[in-house]
Amino acid sequence: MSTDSFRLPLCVPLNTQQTEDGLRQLQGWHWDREHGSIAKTWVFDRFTTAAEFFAQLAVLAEQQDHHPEVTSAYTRMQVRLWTHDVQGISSRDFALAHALDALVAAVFSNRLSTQDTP
Ligand SMILES: C[C@H](O)[C@H](O)[C@H]1CNC2=NC(N)=NC(=O)C2=N1
Repeated sequence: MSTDSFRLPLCVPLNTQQTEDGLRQLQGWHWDREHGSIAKTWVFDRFTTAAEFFAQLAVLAEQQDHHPEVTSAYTRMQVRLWTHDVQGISSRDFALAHALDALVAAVFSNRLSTQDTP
């Protein structure tokens, strides 16, 4: 049997309508059309909290075998999601976006910055 079938992407790129619908189910995420990603920024109370968030994000990313681009600047963490395998945004990006929001709600909600906005 050919091994090629195992390399077929498990998902397809979402179209404009599907991406906009997906974003409506989320809060604080936006579509960066130029970059071709969905993105969200969190600002935490301390640098060490942001670092802890990154560590837990890494666990989720590994579980989902889906890896974001993360930009860290002191207490600010920007997460960008897109699917390299399909060169677009897919359901895998939305699955991880929901998981990250759930993580922040469950673990970090009282350690977000009250001084700063994303
Ligand atoms: C083989 C492995 O499953 C793929 O390379 C995964 C890994 N992590 C990934 N992460 C992201 N963001 N997009 C992908 O297409 C992707 N593909």
